[in-house]
Amino acid sequence: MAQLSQDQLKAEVGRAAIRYVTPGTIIGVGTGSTVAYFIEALGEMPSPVAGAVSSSERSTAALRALGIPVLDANEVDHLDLYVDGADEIDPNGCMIKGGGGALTREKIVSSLAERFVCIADASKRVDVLGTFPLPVEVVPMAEASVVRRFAAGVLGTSGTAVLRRNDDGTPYVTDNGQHILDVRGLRIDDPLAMESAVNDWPGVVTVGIFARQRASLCLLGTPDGVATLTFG
Ligand SMILES: O=C(CO)[C@H](O)[C@H](O)COP(=O)(O)O
Repeated sequence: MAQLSQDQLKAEVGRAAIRYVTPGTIIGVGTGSTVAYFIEALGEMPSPVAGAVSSSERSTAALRALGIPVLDANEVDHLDLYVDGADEIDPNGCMIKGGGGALTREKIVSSLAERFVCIADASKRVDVLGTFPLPVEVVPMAEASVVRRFAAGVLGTSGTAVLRRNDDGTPYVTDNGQHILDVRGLRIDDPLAMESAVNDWPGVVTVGIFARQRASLCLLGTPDGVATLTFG
């Protein structure tokens, strides 16, 4: 049998996540190319969801295009389920997220949810977080100081933080009007401690470590099919 491409693996897990969705409920929806397949599958449910709280303008547009009502996060005090992708996921369900730039809203929406179902292709599974450049959303006037703090080192590791730019060279601007630094070279042995430490720096809006809100389970797309990883 031919090897499935990374995109096909994303499609498999995006569709597989539908089994965790209860028709008639409001769910939290993440952002990214894997989530795009999940949204597509949501649109095909015979009994649809009542609505979704979205983590980005991009996902909002995709949901609305399928006729799925999108609610503001402020209208909801609890969600049973949040489904989102990841850039890396470790053996404890801690993740690096924000490759697609939606980390702040992803953290807000996932914080409302009882259960975080991560959907990812097998390339995202790592033993230690940090090979994927860590996204950090920052207020623009704090960029230089945050770059210096990463260079000086935090919790025994240091990194090179670079401002994310669009193809035309202009700074990438998030849905919240802020910038993103991508930090290379970190070895994140203690995701919880690193998340807290970086969150404390002035001007940091959100660090793309999801350790407080780690995944409850992960549907991992592998060449042998979809594996379900659960985390204690
Ligand atoms: O955190 C994210 C967006 O901010 C995405 O979930 C992450 O980047 C994975 O994306 P993809 O499914 O396209 O590989």
